[in-house]
Amino acid sequence: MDPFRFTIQARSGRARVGLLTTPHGRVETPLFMPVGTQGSVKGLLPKDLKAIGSQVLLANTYHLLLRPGPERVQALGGLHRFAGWDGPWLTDSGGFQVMSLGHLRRIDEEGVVFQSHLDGSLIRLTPERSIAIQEALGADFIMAFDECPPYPSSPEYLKASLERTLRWLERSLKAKTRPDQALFGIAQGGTDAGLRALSTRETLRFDLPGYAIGGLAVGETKEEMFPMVALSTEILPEAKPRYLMGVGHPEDLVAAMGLGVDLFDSVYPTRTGRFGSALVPEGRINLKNAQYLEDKRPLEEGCDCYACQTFSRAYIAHLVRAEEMLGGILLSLHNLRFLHRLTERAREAIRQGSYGAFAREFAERRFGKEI
Ligand SMILES: CNc1nc2c(CC[C@H]3O[C@H](OC)[C@H](OC)[C@@H](OC)[C@@H]3OC)c3nc(N)[nH]c(=O)c3cc2[nH]1
Repeated sequence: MDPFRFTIQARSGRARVGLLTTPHGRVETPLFMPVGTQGSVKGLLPKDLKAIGSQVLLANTYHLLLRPGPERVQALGGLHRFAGWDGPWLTDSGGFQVMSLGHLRRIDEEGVVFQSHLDGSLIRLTPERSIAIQEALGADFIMAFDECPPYPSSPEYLKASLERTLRWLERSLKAKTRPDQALFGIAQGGTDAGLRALSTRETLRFDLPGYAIGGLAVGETKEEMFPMVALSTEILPEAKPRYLMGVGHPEDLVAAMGLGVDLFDSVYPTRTGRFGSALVPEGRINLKNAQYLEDKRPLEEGCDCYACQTFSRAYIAHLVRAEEMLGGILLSLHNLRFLHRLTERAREAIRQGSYGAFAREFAERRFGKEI
């Protein structure tokens, strides 16, 4: 039986609730995936991630390749055992990170050659090697090796790049050996509607358990990004999960869920937490701001997370100013819980057939008044 079944449980407009089975349990979509770049969601214990409703964690092929190395992770039982998370994992293919982190030396038909951002050593990544690394790491969801073109790119570059990404997808699929891992293809095409449609249609020629919308959230405006999301979900098959890579602002999740996106990842909630900010329905509050030093209220009234149930804004503002680790930990915990509650409420609204009302209420609180 297919280890990765996806069934639609409810619909409301283009939004849908899905049930995605994996070898490490069933997850409900739409869902937000916390990023654990080096095999850990910074500052948070796996048991606390479970408690706040995290379902799928992300790890980074590029980072884990450099340190500790996929062979070590494999020898230690793979990501689930190594990092103490027995729910599903997703790993990216490493292409994007090379563009954004490594010192890219060359990109050609074979793959990419880059300098490690750690010690400057030269490393080559090809579709075959990316899949081998992801198989050693043992994630449940693995990504095809692709190129996420820089923004902006010329139409000529976008077209050549998406065509190479399609050839790399074929090579990624051929290199895959584990039936207990789901390989997602990644559509590209930048913000050019014709090329986005072309890449998405060509990616669909490969019958895969899910498809990612790539090449977005790389600096383009929302006005450029969302038409590409809408175009993509019009073309992508209803029956397969859609993963919008790198998108994590609450309002962007609400808009994209309304357009039929099922899976999201972003460093935003944990990174902004480490920098001292809390996500709230009105937007974001920065606890470094002196106004919070006497504020007895929780980060967010009504939030059920440990940070909101136990501490005041004043205490967390103190921790942030004192550069106490606990400040970033509590804010990361709250921010992830905030996104998980958002997707929980979204799933409930979809089941009630009232996603439109949910999105309107969200927008009124988010944009209705100044904080
Ligand atoms: C932000 N906008 C954003 N992120 C895109 C990521 C990377 C997601 C990646 O983004 C961080 O890596 C840098 C995360 O680590 C910090 C990774 O989590 C492990 C996450 O992997 C799924 C893309 N990855 C691929 N392979 N292809 C893409 O087209 C693409 C587009 C993105 N846009």
